Amino acid sequence: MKQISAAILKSVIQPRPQESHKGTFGRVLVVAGSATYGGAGIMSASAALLTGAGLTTLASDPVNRTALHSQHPEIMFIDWHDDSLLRTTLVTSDVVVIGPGLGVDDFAWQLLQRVLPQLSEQQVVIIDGSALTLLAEHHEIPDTKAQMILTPHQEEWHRLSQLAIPSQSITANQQVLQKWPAKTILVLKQHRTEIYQQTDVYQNTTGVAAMATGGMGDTLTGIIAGMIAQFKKPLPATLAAVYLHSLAGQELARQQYLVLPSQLIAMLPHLMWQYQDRSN
Ligand SMILES: NC(=O)C1=CN([C@@H]2O[C@H](COP(=O)(O)OP(=O)(O)OC[C@H]3O[C@@H](n4cnc5c(N)ncnc54)[C@H](OP(=O)(O)O)[C@@H]3O)[C@@H](O)[C@H]2O)[C@@H](O)CC1
Ligand SMILES: Nc1ncnc2c1ncn2[C@@H]1O[C@H](COP(=O)(O)OP(=O)(O)O)[C@@H](O)[C@H]1O
Ligand SMILES: [Mg+2]
Repeated sequence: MKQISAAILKSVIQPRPQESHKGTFGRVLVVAGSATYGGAGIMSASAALLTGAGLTTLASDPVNRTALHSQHPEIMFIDWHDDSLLRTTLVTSDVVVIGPGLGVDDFAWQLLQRVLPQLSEQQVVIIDGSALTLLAEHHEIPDTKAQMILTPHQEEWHRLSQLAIPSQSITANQQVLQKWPAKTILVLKQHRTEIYQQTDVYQNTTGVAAMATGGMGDTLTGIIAGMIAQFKKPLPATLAAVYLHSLAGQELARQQYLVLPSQLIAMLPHLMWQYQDRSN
């Protein structure tokens, strides 16, 4: 198991080319946030925005529109009942997040089944939260051509893999992942999060208990999406995102007893500036 260090940030986070425009930095679509869990969609989309994605859209329950725009008017909003607008936005996105606060009702399952098959090989989809629980309930490996990144916490991985938490060893996790398409990345979240792809296994070295508060994983999905939208290569971008997320939490916890996801999100542009590659 390889340990992730701050070097991953320097190798992934490049200075922005001056000859550029918003399209240069990628399009992220977040499909998340039911009427009950609206905050999850807002946190994920806000994290993608502040990680630097060029264009970010949230597809969510319409009750969440005003709350989103009161925080971040930069983020576009789609009512997720609008099939045709959702389809148009899906095909033009580089990275799609689906699942934070999606809920597990019939509508959520149908939405998941509509979205995943529409994605192409050039796209990356980050599957989190309720979407993982739904896949586990329906015993399905998704029908999608997109590269998948799964971001379960240990109980979500239990549901999906049938491995009880004490049985989630490296070998057992790798065996389960073999049933998924070869490029699939597993981000198994915990105090020291583990990242798997085929025979590679990495372990995060940052993160503190002050981060153990609702919405912290929803936030991570947006950071991963923003990193991939800009820096492309999914595995290094995911490793950098996991490290950056926990580093931000750790930095804030130097002077705070607990860390809110919204505070962590606000800190991202500063940390990315600080840790970017300055060799050129
Ligand atoms: N503001 C919002 O909108 C928010 C919206 N959210 C959205 O809500 C949806 C449900 O997500 P969820 O994670 O809250 O609930 P669920 O899937 O039932 O799992 C919890 C169970 O797993 C267990 N558990 C074991 N190990 C664990 C571990 N390492 N980390 C975490 N849990 C662990 C845990 O054990 P226990 O607490 O009992 O010890 C408990 O039994 C999802 O879509 C999410 O995106 C949330 O993000 C909150 C903020
Ligand atoms: N004690 C801890 N130490 C380090 N990181 C933690 C700790 N508790 C939670 N985290 C991090 O917070 C996130 C929690 O994700 P998740 O349980 O999906 O949250 P939510 O669904 O509420 O957004 C993960 O990235 C996890 O690594
Ligand atoms: Mg979660």
